[in-house]
Amino acid sequence: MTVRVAGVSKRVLRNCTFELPGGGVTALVGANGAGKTTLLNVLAGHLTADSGHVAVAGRVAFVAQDKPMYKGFTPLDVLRFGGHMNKVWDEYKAHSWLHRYKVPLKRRCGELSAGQRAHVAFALALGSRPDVLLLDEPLSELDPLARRRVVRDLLAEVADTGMTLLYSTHVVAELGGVADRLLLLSNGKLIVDGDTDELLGQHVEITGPAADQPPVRGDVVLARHYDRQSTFLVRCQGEAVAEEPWSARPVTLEELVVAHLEAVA
Ligand SMILES: Nc1ncnc2c1ncn2[C@@H]1O[C@H](COP(=O)(O)OP(=O)(O)OP(=O)(O)O)[C@@H](O)[C@H]1O
Repeated sequence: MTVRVAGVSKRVLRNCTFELPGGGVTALVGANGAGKTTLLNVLAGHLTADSGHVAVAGRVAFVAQDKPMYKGFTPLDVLRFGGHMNKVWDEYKAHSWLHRYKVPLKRRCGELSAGQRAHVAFALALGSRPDVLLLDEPLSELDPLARRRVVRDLLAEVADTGMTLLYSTHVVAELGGVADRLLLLSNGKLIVDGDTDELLGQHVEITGPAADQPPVRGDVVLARHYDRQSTFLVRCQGEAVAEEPWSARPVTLEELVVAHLEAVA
C-alpha cells in the first residue's frame, strides 16, 4: 500500500481509516468544511494528526489549493529553486509542462494569471518525480479545455510512472473515467470508500408506487416520496432485480455522490 491511514483524527477529521494501493487515481470529495484540505495536509506531513497513524511510502508532492509561491520569482526561478530543493529532480518534465501550457517563463509569478500559477505549481510538483501526488482542488482555476488537458496529462503520468494520485474536487460531474477510487468525507468521517466501478455496480435507483421501502435488499441511501411514486437510491448487497411495477436504473457517479451527501446534509 502506498498510503495507509489508520484512525486519524485532526480538527474535523474523526477516526479516518483507509488505504490507497500504488498507481491509482483517487478522488476525495465532500461538502465545504468536510475536512478534505485537513486530510491532505496530514498526508503531506504539514499537519500532525491528534491521534492515529499515517504511512506514506516514497516521495510526496503536495499542491495546495491556493498554490502559494514567491510572487517575485519567475517560473524559471521556481523551477531552479525546485532543482535545488529536491534530491530527485526531472528538469525536462518540469520545463515541458510549462512549455505545453504556454506559461510565460520570465514573468513574475505575482503577475501570472491564477491558471498560469497553477501550472507552475504542477510543474514544480511533477519535477520532483513524486511517488504520491496530493492535489487540493487542482482544477479550480483552469478553463474547460485546460481542465481536460491537465486531467489527461496527469492520467498519462500515473500510467507512465506508477505514481499514486489523490486529489480533492467539487466537480463530481468530471470524475467519470478519471477516478478509479472514491473517498467521500462528511463532517470529517469517511462515509464512502471504494473502487468507483464497484460502487457504481452496487448503487441503483429504484422507482415505483408510493412505498416505505424499496423491493430490493440493501441500504437505502436516499428516499424521495411523491403523491403516487417513490424513488430510492439503494446500495444493494447483490444484483437488484426490480419486478413490475418497479423499475431499476443504474446511477452516475455524480448521482451517487450527491445522494450520499444529501443523505447526511
Ligand atoms: N487553521 C485552522 N485552525 C482551526 N480549524 C481549521 C483550520 N483550518 C481549517 N479549519 C477547520 O477545519 C474544518 C475542515 O476544513 P477543511 O479546510 O479541511 O475543509 P474542506 O473539506 O477542505 O473544505 P472546502 O471544500 O471548503 O475547501 C473546517 O471546519 C475549518 O473551519
